[in-house]
Amino acid sequence: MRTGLGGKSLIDLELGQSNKQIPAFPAHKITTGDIVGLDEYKKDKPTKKASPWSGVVLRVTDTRITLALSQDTDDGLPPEIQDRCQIVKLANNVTYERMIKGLELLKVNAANGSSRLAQVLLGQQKPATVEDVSDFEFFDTTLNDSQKDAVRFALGAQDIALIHGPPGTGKTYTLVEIIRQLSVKQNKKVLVCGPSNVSVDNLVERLARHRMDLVRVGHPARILPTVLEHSLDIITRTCDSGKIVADVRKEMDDTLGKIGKSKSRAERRLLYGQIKELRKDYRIRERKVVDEVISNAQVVLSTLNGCGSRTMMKREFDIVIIDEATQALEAECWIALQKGTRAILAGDHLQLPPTIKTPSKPAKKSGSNKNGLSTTTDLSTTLFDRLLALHGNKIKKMLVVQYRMHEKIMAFSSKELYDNQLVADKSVASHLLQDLPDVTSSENTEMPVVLLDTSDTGLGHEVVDNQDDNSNSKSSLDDQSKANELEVALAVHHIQDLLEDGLTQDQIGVITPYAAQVARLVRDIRDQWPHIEIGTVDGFQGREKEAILLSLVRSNDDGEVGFLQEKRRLNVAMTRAKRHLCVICDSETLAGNKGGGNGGSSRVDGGFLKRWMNWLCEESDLRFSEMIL
Ligand SMILES: Nc1ncnc2c1ncn2[C@@H]1O[C@H](COP(=O)(O)OP(=O)(O)OP(=O)(O)O)[C@@H](O)[C@H]1O
Repeated sequence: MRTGLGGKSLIDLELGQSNKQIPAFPAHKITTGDIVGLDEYKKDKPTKKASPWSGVVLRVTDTRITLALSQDTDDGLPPEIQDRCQIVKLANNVTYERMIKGLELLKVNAANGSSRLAQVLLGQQKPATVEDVSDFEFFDTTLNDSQKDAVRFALGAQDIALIHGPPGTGKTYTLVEIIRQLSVKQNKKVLVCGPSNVSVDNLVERLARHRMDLVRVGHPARILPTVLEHSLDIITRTCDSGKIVADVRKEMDDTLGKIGKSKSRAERRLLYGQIKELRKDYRIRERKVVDEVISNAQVVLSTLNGCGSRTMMKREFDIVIIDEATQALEAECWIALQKGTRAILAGDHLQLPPTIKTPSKPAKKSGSNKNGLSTTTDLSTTLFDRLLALHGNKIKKMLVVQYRMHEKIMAFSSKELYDNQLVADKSVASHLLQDLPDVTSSENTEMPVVLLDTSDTGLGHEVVDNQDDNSNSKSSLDDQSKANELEVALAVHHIQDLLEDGLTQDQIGVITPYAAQVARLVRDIRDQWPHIEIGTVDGFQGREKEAILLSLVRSNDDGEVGFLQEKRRLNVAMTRAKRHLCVICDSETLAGNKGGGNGGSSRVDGGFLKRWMNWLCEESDLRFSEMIL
C-alpha cells in the first residue's frame, strides 16, 4: 500500500511468488477504470455479501493490478484482506446516479424559477435572436467559409447554438476556434464536455497546442497518458501551492512505510492515528489548491458525467460546450448544462445515437409544443434531436466541406441525408489509393467505390449465429447475430488484392453491422494480417481508413434486412473510407427484391437501403461473386 492521487490509498496486487518470480495472472477482464470490490479470499464460496471495500483500477500489467481504494484506511485494511484477497468487478452505477441527481436538480431549479437557458432547452421560451458578431479576427485563418460561419453563429447565439458536423467536416476543428475566441478574446469561462473520456481528451490535445489556460478534470486512470499533464491531478501537484500538499503526502507515505515495518501493535496504532490527522490536513489543503486551479482556469474540460463529481459541484461557467452531443444521453447533458448560461452543442444527428441496451418505450403522454412539433421523447432521443424538433434549423449551422472522402464515396450520403450540400475539399475530392506512396495502379486502387455482389448465386447466404452476442450494435430488430461465409471469403480475397497492390495493413479496415460476422472475419484475417482492423460499424463511428471493406451480411429469400434499415447506421458505414469503399453484399435481398421484407417500418427508412443499392449498382464498379471466387 502507498498514497496516491488525492490522498487515496493505492494497493498493488500480485499473485503469490513461486521461485522468486511473480507469476502472470490468468486471463481476466479487469481493465483500467473499472470499479472493483475487494474482499477476503474464499476458495470455494465466492462471497455473496457486498464487500465494504472497493476501488478504481488504476493500472493493469501481466503481473500486477493497482487499485485506488475508494474508502479511507485510517485503521488499515483488515488482516484477512491484507494477507490474501479477491477482487470482483462491480457494476458501475455512478453514471446513473449522477444523471438522476442532475434531473432532480433540474426539478428543484424549476420550482424556484428555471434559468433562461433551461427554459429555452425545455421549449418554454424561444431562443433570443442571434447577435451579429462579425467584427473579430479568426485565430485560424485556414477555416473554410462554413466553419467561419458556424464560429460567428456560435459566438452570436445568446442561448443555444447547434453545430451540425457531417462526417469529416472539421467539427472539432471549428470548436477549437470557438473555444479560443470565447476564452482568450472574450475572457469567458468555458466548460467543455463530451460523452466519453476519448472525446474530451481529443479536445484537450487539440487545445493544448495553442498554449491555453486549461484544466482536464477526471480520474487520472481514465485520462489518456498524452494529456495527463493538463489533468487537475497533475496541475494541483506541480503548481506552487500544490508543493506544500505534496510534502504532506510524502509524510503520509513515510508513515505508511513505518507501519509496514513496525512489529508492535501499539506503535502501529499510534502511526495510524498520525495518518488520520495527516489525511485531514491533506484534504483541506488539497481542496484549496483544487479550488484555486479550477477558478483560475479559463477552460475546464470534463466528461458530461464528470461534471457531477464532487470537484465540479457548485461551479459556474459562462458557456457550456458539448462535443459529440448526438452520442450523449439527454440526462447526461443536463449534468453539465446546469452550470452555464449559454450552450453550444456539436454533433451529427444523422449518425448513430448513443447505444441503448434495452430500448425504452416512448413517454406515454405524447405532447406537442406551441409550434405543433412533437415533444415526445424516449431514451434514445438526444437533446440535439429534441432541440431541432423544438426550435427548427434557425438554431443550427451545418459544416459543408468534408476533408475525408473521395467525392464518389461521399455522394450518396450527401444527396440523401445532407440536402446535397456536402462538398469534398479539393485535397480529397479525387484522391485514390493509387495516389498513395508505394501503391501501384490496378482495377482496385483506381476505383473509389466497388460493389462485390453475391446475388448472382441466387441463394441466401446468411446464417443465424447463436453465440452470445456482446456487440454494441445488437438491437431488438436482430435478436440473434448473423454471419455470412461467402462475404468473409470475398473480403479475404479483396484484402489479398489490396495488399498485393502495395497497401499496408493499417490502411485497411473491415467493418460489418453484425458481431457474429466480426468473429468470422477475425477468424480468417487476424492470424495472417494482424494489423488490419476489424470491427462493428457502430464501433467505427468517428474513425476512418484509406480503404474500408463493408460486409453487410443479410442474404435471404424473405428480404429480411433487420437493423440495416436504420439509415444512421448505414450512413456511418458508408462514410468511413477515405479513398476506397468496397461494399460486399447481396444486392437483391437488400434492395427488397426478394420476399416481402424491407418495407416501410415507421421507425426506419427501408427505402434508404433500397435507394443505396440501386445507386451502388449504377455508380460503383459492380463485380459478381462467381466471377471472383
Ligand atoms: N479548414 C480546414 N482546412 C484543412 N483541413 C481541415 C479543415 N477543417 C478540418 N480539417 C481536417 O479535417 C479532418 C477532420 O477534422 P475533425 O477531426 O475536426 O473533424 P470532425 O468533424 O470532428 O470529425 P468526425 O467526422 O470524425 O467527427 C482533420 O484531419 C482536420 O485536420
